Amino acid sequence: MLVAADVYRPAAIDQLTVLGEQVGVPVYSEGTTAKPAEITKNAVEEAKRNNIDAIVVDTAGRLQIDKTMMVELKEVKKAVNPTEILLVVDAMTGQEAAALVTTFNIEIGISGAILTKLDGDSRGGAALSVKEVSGKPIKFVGRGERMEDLELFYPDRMAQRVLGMGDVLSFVEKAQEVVRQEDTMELQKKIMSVKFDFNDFLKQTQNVAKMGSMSRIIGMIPGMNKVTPAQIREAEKRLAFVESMINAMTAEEREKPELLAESRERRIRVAEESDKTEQEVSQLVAQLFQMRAQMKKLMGMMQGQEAIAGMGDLMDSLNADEKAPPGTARRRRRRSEPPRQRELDAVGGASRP
Ligand SMILES: Nc1nc2c(ncn2[C@@H]2O[C@H](COP(=O)(O)OP(=O)(O)OP(=O)(O)O)[C@@H](O)[C@H]2O)c(=O)[nH]1
Repeated sequence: MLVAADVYRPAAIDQLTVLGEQVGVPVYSEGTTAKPAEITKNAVEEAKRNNIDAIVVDTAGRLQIDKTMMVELKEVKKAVNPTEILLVVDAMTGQEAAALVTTFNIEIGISGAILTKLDGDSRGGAALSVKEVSGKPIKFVGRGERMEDLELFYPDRMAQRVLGMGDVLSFVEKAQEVVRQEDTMELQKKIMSVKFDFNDFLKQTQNVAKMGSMSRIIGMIPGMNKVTPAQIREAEKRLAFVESMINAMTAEEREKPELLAESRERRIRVAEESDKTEQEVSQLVAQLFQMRAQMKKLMGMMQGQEAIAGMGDLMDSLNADEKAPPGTARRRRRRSEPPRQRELDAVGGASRP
């Protein structure tokens, strides 16, 4: 149960109520007139009545120099004797975060900290000094504004991130959370039999989207910590771009990409239905076969450079476009558009398992 004990900012209670609804957890509130220690004590009773065994009390933000507010915290602590007392500090304050944790620990006696806005702090160096300076551990970190952006804190992973190695383990964990084990097995089987189709491609793309903002994922990849918001928006747009084309395919076409590789009519239909150009659809189909080939290679199954059945027509179409004479509509269209192949390559890279 969540307990609204920030009585100074009415919006804080509304905010907590919305959050409770979002995560399916009841919220206890007595409005803004009662004292936080009283609210908290009553909340514990209410929780017991309802067989709820954990409560989280949200108190107001405060400055450590505000004596009255610090006394209020001591009263809350005395009233309910909490298992954990966590101070929420903003990573953007840099080394100040460590000083704050120290002061609150001396004044109140806390069990740890939650370091938020690590997504805004380029490297999160402050995280390393909190434990060193205050003796208190960071228990959770916030890397964004959504629920799934609040994570358990692992010091060794943070150290790697600070050293620029990327948080590979967190990346793998996130991937495991969203990709069901059965899906992974199924995918492995498909790769083994070189049957990776557009349904798998779409699932991969959607899994990447589910993992939260692209920035977080890119930040977890070694050597790719600095990504601008514009680049993130661009990457998300590319995902939607690919999805719209796959959505325009029939179930049969998704399962048998060869159908699209063999038939220009089908590619034109998909292009029209998804409001893309024929060239863009051809590139997507070519990319799927490239991914199949790469996967095959990865699995150590490459058996020579055999041609992929049905690719002839597709390659002709891609080549014809390259060779279209100057001044034709095709060439004009190509010149005015961004280089899609590079974009599609990037999406493919992000959605590979
Ligand atoms: N980017 C980013 N934004 C965050 C993070 N954590 C919180 N925020 C945002 O920061 C703003 C303030 O967060 P609140 O949870 O309202 O802050 P608070 O600690 O309750 O504030 P007080 O208790 O009133 O001091 C909100 O817009 C949050 O969405 C984070 O880790 N990253």
